[in-house]
Amino acid sequence: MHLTAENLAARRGEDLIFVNISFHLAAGEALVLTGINGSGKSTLLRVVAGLLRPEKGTVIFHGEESLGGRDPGEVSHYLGHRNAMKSELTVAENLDFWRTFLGNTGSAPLSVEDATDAVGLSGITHLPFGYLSAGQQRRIAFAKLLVAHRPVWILDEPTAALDASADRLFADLIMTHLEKGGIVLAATHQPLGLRNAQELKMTGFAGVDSGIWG
Ligand SMILES: Nc1ncnc2c1ncn2[C@@H]1O[C@H](COP(=O)(O)OP(=O)(O)OP(=O)(O)O)[C@@H](O)[C@H]1O
Repeated sequence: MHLTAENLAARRGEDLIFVNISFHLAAGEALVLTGINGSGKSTLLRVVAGLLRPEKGTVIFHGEESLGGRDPGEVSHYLGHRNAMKSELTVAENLDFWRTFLGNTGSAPLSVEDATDAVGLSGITHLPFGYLSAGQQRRIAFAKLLVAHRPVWILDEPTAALDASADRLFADLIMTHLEKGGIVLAATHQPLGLRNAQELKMTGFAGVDSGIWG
């Protein structure tokens, strides 16, 4: 299993945000994107997740079973800045929705109860998501990754709004995913404590006229 990006470039509005981004991740490997605000980390993650079309280049996932490449969006969990949960639905209803919507592409996922337990919040699944604190909401958003199996986790600032214990908990869940042969791409301003992660420092792009389209 591997995920390969070649010569990616992306534009937001009129502006090129980055060019010539390439990386290769095999099973069990992580790539951490760092860089100042606005340097293009979220943009790159959205391109890999299939939410934005790249201006140039390709990103392809090869699984163990299939000979051809697949669109990474089909095999990825994407945790963006927003939590993608409905405030008025309960925690259990939100996670049930995602479990059904995402389906399953392999290993057995956790039940809603076990997933909320894994993020330290098993007692509150009956509450509307909107009642939870910011950190609790982020923990439940992370539990979404556990109720349906996806080999690739794409995480944009996963630890924003979290306390130190949740930081460690998320790092442990990410490490477990990697140990089981998963792949992780994460943008972060805080060290996630991942061992052996590759780092890609995004710098933004300041040379639109440098002939990259040749
Ligand atoms: N929809 C959009 N239209 C036009 N420009 C955009 C759009 N979304 C983002 N941008 C611009 O793209 C650039 C990269 O933004 P991006 O969100 O990828 O950065 P980032 O590195 O993730 O930043 P942060 O650390 O603040 O999350 C920024 O200059 C931003 O203003």
